[in-house]
Amino acid sequence: MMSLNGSSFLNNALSGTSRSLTQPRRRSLAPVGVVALSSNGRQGERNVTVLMESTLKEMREGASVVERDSKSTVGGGVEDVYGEDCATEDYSITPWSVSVASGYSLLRDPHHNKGLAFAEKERDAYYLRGLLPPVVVNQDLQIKKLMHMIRQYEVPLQKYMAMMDLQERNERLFYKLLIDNVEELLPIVYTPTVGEACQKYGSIYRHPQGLFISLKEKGKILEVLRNWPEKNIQVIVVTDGERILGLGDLGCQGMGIPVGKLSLYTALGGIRPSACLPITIDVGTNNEKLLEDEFYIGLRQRRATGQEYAELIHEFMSAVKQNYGEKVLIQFEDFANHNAFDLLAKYGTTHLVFNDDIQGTASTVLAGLMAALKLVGGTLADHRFLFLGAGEAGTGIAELIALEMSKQTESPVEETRQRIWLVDSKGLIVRSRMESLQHFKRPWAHEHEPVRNLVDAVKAIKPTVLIGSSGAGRTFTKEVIEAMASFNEGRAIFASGSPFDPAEYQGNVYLSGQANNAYMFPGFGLGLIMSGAIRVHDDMLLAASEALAEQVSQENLDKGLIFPPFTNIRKISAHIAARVAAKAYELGLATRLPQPENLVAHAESCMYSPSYRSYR
Ligand SMILES: O=C([O-])CC(=O)C(=O)O
Ligand SMILES: [Mg+2]
Repeated sequence: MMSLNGSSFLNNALSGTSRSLTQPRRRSLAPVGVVALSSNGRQGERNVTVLMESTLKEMREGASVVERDSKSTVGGGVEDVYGEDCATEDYSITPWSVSVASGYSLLRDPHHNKGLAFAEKERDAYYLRGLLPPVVVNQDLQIKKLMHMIRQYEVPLQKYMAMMDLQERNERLFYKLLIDNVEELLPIVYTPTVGEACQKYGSIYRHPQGLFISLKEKGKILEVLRNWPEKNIQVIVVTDGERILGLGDLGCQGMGIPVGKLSLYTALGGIRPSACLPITIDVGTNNEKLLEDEFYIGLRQRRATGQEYAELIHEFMSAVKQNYGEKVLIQFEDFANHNAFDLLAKYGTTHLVFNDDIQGTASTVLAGLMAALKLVGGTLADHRFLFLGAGEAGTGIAELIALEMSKQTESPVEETRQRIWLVDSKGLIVRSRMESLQHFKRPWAHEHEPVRNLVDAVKAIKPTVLIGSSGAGRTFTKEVIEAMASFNEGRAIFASGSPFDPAEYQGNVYLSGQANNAYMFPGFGLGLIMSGAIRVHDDMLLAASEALAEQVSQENLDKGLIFPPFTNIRKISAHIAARVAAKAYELGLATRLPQPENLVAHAESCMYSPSYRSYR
């Protein structure tokens, strides 16, 4: 952060004015050594390079510039070091904007802003005097005030918008608020409110968040990635918006999901916010309502498919690897079934990819089952499983259960799959339906006569574990539960995917754990990143499940909870990360060597802390 032009430049910059600097007329005064310090201090090398190149180009053209200048009648001002006064309309300039994080721009830089928490000394040093009211408060008081404000909003979407505004205004305060109040705020920045936010994204849209890569950017995706201000990206969450939660095709408005997932990567997994990049790939939408919505923010066309789709995704995947290298984690999120499995298979061998809806959900649910076994005894292989829903979550969970059973019993996975049955919208998945089944359902087509619906499937299969993984609600009807209760002894152990209110029955209050992949992906990702893993392996998912199950305390189990409370999530994430990293080292997939001795402590030490930093 230096200028060859010395103090006047630096003073101007420090005074907080963001100046547009024109190319100086006299070559000797060209500030070729100026490193652009953007208001957030993060502008990075590329912009510097651009400035230098354009400067040099103009210097090379210096002679003609001087010649043109000599004809010009406009004179430069006194000490017109930057050529601001001498620029004429026919003389093109470089629109330099040079500022440092100070003054007004510091208050508008979410990465460095502390609001009323700027100390007296900082207010002097950073030209903030007068820009803030006199009071100085600490971060805890700011949190208290914000929680008070957020609690006053009755509509969850209003709380969501208040949170998003905070993220745009003061990033550290946003994360501290979220971490300190995780149980209360998770349903706001994440499931379920984030779903409503995506549905209404066009109407509530205020600031762009993340990168939008649409068909218009075909052939230019590398350039688009380079427009992102951060260079050291560690995790990308990408969606094409086709299957947002259980809400269906929300097109470009799916952006709320990568943004929400990544804020959890930071809050729950401790990944630095600047290392996180949310991306939405917009290939159109088949959602008629959105196509007609005047506030829709995406491409107004039906979804591109086939080769056109595959080419755009491939360009994206190649550009990511080219720009960020081998160790950037790409999390696929909320792609439709017909693409999700194929993308995971295709890029699993060349990139560090993870599908949250298939693998993250699977690993979470398996952890819940492992914890439940502590309550009911026995092993996975003692159970018979029935799923309602045979999409990403259903088949993903089923496969991971089969894999774990196969390891435990040392029998082939083809055999352990036989203990698992799936029901989709057409009924039980059976051999006679094989021809018409999508490929990811085929391993589950066992020999059985056709069964049309869930209740009849329950009666026919007599499962000991019932798993709902379909987008449709209210499907575990009284009849289904009664059928389950007719052949299963004892009480039910229950966990829900979205937050579920406590239930009261005969004077007892029953709490429900949340079998949501939010337990898994932040710690899983941290484990991959801290070990420098270059590929995801199924054994890492199994290791992560064990780690999560171990975090369920006896006290939790006594309450019937098979997931630990989110309050301890950072500790839980550290344990998951450690186990995933250990597996990466064991499998020879880790590149960060040597392996740290205590991986849990190492994971904790890697975590981003949202407390304010002091500015010297
Ligand atoms: O976001 C969630 O709550 C879980 C998830 O990945 C999905 O439903 O697609
Ligand atoms: Mg998802």
